[in-house]
Amino acid sequence: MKIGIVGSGYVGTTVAACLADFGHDVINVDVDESVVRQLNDGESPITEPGLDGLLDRHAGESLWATTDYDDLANVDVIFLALPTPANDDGSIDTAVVEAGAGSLGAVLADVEGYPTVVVKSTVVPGTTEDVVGPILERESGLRVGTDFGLATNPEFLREGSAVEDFQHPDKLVFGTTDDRALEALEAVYAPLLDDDVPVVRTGLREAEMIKYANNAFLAAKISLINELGNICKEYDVDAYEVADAIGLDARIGGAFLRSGVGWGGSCFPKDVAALVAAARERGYDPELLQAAIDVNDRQPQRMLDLLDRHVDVEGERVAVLGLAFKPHTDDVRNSRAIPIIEGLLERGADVVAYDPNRGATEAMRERFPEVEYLASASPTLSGASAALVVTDWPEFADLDLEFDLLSGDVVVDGRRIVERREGLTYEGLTW
Ligand SMILES: NC(=O)c1ccc[n+]([C@@H]2O[C@H](COP(=O)([O-])OP(=O)(O)OC[C@H]3O[C@@H](n4cnc5c(N)ncnc54)[C@H](O)[C@@H]3O)[C@@H](O)[C@H]2O)c1
Ligand SMILES: O=c1ccn([C@@H]2O[C@H](COP(=O)(O)OP(=O)(O)O[C@H]3O[C@H](CO)[C@@H](O)[C@H](O)[C@H]3O)[C@@H](O)[C@H]2O)c(=O)[nH]1
Repeated sequence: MKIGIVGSGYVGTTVAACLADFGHDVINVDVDESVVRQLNDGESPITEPGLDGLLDRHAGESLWATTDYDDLANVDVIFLALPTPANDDGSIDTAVVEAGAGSLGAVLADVEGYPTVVVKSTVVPGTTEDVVGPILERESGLRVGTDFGLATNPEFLREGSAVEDFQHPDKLVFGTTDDRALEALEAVYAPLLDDDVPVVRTGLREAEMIKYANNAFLAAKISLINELGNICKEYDVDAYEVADAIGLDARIGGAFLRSGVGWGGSCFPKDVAALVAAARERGYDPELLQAAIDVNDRQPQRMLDLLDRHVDVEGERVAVLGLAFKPHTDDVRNSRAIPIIEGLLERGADVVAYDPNRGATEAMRERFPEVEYLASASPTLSGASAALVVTDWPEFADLDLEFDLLSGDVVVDGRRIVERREGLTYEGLTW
């Protein structure tokens, strides 16, 4: 099949490379010329394990990129993988999706056959039908269901394991209103359907809601284990032993029970806030989801409080290990390192930081130029009165004697990754 992908960020690039690997011809449209140039040179614009290999194999062959929407004229299916950031009140800002739909609509009439437009972005129920569809119709002069198909196919990949997640998903969700659009999605994902991946065939609004429900459930699950963990800490109980035990109950499940400094990233914070805003807009107050956000917002503060119990950091050098919102990514959007660094700077600390990913480091340097960024853990720890571990990069699990370089001995671990040992004043966030 010939597939167009509009937007080449974390989702668009991964989906493009993986669909090319399925054997499709893929063309990626992005407004950012440097992203397009990188893709055409076979380089990934983002850090994602496995992506370089796929781009190496397919870029310039079955995968190429352009800034020109007119190049979509020959495709069968077009995915919109555009950002849906949060407004100040938490609701989603659909401006970029609307702009992309407008540009796509202008070329849609030139596409032969019955093209299917698929919304891949995370959007609140009704957006595909009430916002994207009408823009496409207005700009193209065509009719949904008669001249072109409209679908929603939310994406569940996680950053840091995006390629693996896309290639081996727990499920596929196809939201459609007509059979031809559904058939188009089935053809796109044929290799996964052959592998018996469960497929949820549903309506547009249901598909949109499934995505929010999925993220809200996972985020709330982490907030619940964080709340339980905070109680555990008060009673000197190890929350990880408790989590392992409750995870054995099949109704609970062991995944996403790692308590600590909380959830960050480009999705959970934005999507839970969007669902809360969407509910309130209809007059429903989602108290539990708001509580999940509140618990999450408090975890970095708890981490700083634990530090305060041991050191007055004013004028002291303090080491932050981990800047990306999770390991194996360069993404710092809503990273827990942000409120941690803010808190340290407010206390007058001299902050030094290290992340194994250079992209994450550079993004943080832009945000916090007053922080000193070092190239490895040892010089970061050296001479610091305390260390705060914010991201669970595997290399932090190997740190041991490096902590002896601290001028003090305090380690506050927000991710349960450092080995507790003699000679360290070790504080786990929930253990
Ligand atoms: N990041 C994730 O892990 C993830 C996972 C599942 C779903 N989602 C959802 O997918 C959507 C995309 O997220 P993302 O993280 O990939 O975004 P992103 O910010 O990484 O990438 C968006 C890309 O779109 C490009 N763009 C902006 N305006 C454009 C336009 N008018 N035409 C063409 N390209 C344009 C940007 O240059 C950028 O490269 C969001 O709705 C997000 O919630 C994200
Ligand atoms: O037990 C856990 C698991 C995760 N986290 C944190 O939760 C955040 C999100 O992690 P993760 O879900 O692994 O990464 P994301 O890339 O944000 O993926 C989430 O958001 C994506 C965008 O919507 C969805 O597609 C994915 O299914 C969903 O897992 C990170 O800060 C993690 O440190 C914890 O604190 N404890």
